[in-house]
Amino acid sequence: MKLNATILYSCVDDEREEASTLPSEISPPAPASIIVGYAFTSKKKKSFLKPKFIRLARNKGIQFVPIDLKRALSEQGPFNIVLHKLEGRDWSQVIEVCALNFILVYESNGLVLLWNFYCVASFFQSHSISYFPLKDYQRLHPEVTVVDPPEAIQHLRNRQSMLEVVADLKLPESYGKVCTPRQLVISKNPTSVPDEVVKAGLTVPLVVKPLVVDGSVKSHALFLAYDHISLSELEAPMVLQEFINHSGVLFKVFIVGESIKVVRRFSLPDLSETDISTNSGVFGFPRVSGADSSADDVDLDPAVAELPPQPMLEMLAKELHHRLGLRLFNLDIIRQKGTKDLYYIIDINYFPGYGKMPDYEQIFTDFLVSLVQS
Ligand SMILES: Nc1ncnc2c1ncn2[C@@H]1O[C@H](COP(=O)(O)OP(=O)(O)OP(=O)(O)O)[C@@H](O)[C@H]1O
Ligand SMILES: O=P(O)(O)O[C@H]1[C@H](OP(=O)(O)O)[C@@H](OP(=O)(O)O)[C@@H](O)[C@@H](O)[C@@H]1OP(=O)(O)O
Ligand SMILES: [Mg+2]
Ligand SMILES: [Mg+2]
Repeated sequence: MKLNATILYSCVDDEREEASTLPSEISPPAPASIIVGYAFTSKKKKSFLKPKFIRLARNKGIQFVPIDLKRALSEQGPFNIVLHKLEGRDWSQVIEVCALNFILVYESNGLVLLWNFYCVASFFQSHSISYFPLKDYQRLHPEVTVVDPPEAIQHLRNRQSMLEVVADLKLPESYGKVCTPRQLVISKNPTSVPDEVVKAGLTVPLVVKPLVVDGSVKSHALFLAYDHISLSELEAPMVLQEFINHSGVLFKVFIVGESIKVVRRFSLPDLSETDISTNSGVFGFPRVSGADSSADDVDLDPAVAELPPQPMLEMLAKELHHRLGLRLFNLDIIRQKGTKDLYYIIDINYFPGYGKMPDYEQIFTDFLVSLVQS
């Protein structure tokens, strides 16, 4: 047992330190009726757990407590709610901690059984299968609401599966049509890519995106490809997605449970026929639609600025919430240039940068209260 503990606990030290500087822990805590355990990267903690939010939440009896990734989850808490967003590497550390947790829980049942449970966890890990024992924690502690289920989040950690869900939707088109750009997954390294692209009937330019989205900088490193041939320079696994002209404006639709907020961001500019025929090669491009690219207070052509219709977004959010089994995500939506109502979803992010969403403090506080009430 102890041996496992030594192997399993090898995790970020600055996490605890930073957490201890949160305002809720500086001033004497008000009596809290909702304890929210959180496991965040330090980046997420900084952008999400801002002082104003913590104050507002505290006034509603909500207290945020960092989950210590070095200790078994069952030894911590009690929590009413668990929020989590960690990078790939950190997630696997949580997996290991939880594997130990599992062993502890079953201790009284004897060694053979214990060992088996550990083996199951190791097997899943070594085969890169989604095995995230927060699920087991949830089973052992049904009174705790884990937001969101790890296996549901897995869908959004792959740029193919994230959009498949959208492609399967059959929404009424009364307010607009929602689809996804045509795309091709390249799994292996890629001399045959140009042929595959032609065979799949994809037209250039293409946006090239890493297949896996694990929160790392690399998973956000995107390229624009003007020809098929140069694609073999890029590293698989990747997704090749047709570029859609959309007047350089993107809509970020933030979903928090039942609430929806839309913001406008700048995006890649349109590409003309001349751009397409005169350029060749692949070009990396930086994050163009980050929080610092707001287009909310900019003088735009009203036809470009017009937000997607609210009833369409409500249907979409409800359906995706249901199908994905997630409550915290955002959608990147673009409207094809020259159309009034043809929309493409190009990206879905789990637990996005809510810290820049207008009124997130109130919306999130209400969400957390509603979780406990329901
Ligand atoms: N199919 C497309 N057609 C046109 N522009 C696109 C397309 N896909 C992506 N873009 C542009 O590239 C940007 C980044 O793409 P995407 O959102 O897929 O990447 P990401 O790294 O997942 O971003 P995020 O920071 O939102 O997670 C978009 O904001 C948009 O400007
Ligand atoms: O940094 P921002 O506030 O812009 O938030 C970004 C967030 O970073 P964070 O984890 O620090 O919140 C990113 O998370 P990772 O995939 O890298 O884990 C990703 O979700 C982006 O889509 C978010 O941008 P948004 O979609 O909200 O504009
Ligand atoms: Mg995006
Ligand atoms: Mg994304």
